[in-house]
Amino acid sequence: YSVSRVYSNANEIRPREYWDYENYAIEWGNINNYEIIQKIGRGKYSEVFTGVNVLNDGECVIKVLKPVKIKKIHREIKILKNLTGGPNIVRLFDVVRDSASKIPALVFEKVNNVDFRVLYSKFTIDDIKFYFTQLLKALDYSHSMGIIHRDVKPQNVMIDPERRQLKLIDWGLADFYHPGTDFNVRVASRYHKGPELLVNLRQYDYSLDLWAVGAMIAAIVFKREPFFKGKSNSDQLVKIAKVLGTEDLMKYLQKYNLTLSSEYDDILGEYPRKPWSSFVNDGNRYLSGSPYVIDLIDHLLRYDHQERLTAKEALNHPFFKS
Ligand SMILES: CN1CCn2c1nc1c(Br)c(Br)c(Br)c(Br)c12
Ligand code: NA
Repeated sequence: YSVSRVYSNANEIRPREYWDYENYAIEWGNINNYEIIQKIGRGKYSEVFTGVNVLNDGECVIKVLKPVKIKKIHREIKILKNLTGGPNIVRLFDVVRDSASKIPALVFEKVNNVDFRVLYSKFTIDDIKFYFTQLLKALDYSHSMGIIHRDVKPQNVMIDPERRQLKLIDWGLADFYHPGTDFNVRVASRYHKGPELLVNLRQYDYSLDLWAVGAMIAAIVFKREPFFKGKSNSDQLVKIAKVLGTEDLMKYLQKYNLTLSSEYDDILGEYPRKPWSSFVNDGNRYLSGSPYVIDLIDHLLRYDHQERLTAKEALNHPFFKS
């Protein structure tokens, strides 16, 4: 049994309509207020376009949802409405649908995003401090509002380097935290999945998002994108174990009375814990050699989700204070 160290009652202290998204009545806007300009992306659950609001000529991003359970659509919209206005959270402008097809579309503010593969390679240590402060503020706000993002990864962190603006997007996998809930472990994207998802610990919490932050910082600082690159979900845990070691993995399993599924029998050996210093090299030392950054990574990339720094604790880590 596991309960979050922080914000565990964030939903129970709010009115039922805050978290009971299944009974949330969507107020649909007018689809004719928007025109699509061009496609900018496609995901498992949506196609994304730039658009314009014909009433005020304002640019926007239009996320056309692929047919999914109506319950999931209510959840994403309710979460976006609950979080709108929060620091570094993408702003939802409108919810519309095609009257014929009934296909829903979410209309967002537009961010002049630069692809992370280009951006991260040019980051200075000050850029890392600046942008991860913004990301941690978005997560601490979301967690304080009782919501786990569950899909934190570079592709969901929009950064406009001109305006030095960061917005956390894609709340389609996000959910409301209720203590004792057995959540779905088939969430997040493989390279950023926390160990709890891979060992089937279902009573996870907000700390899942902080594993993903640790994996993002490690990838940038050690110049190894992604930091843990598994070929499958089970191989993902093997890749993590080759860094954190199998001794601490066994302790984690024992603490929560978990057993590894048989799929690990042939692929998981015994590995020593690798010191973070072993990832430092001449190419990344200007970043990885910075004071406190390795200590921050070490306190985020922990098997035991209860040991990880919370978003607020991370914001108060010496790395961001130096
Ligand atoms: C696939 N890409 C590229 C840029 N971009 C993508 N998806 C986006 C979503 Br959803 C939002 Br909301 C915003 Br805002 C931006 Br910008 C987005
Ligand atoms: Na989104």
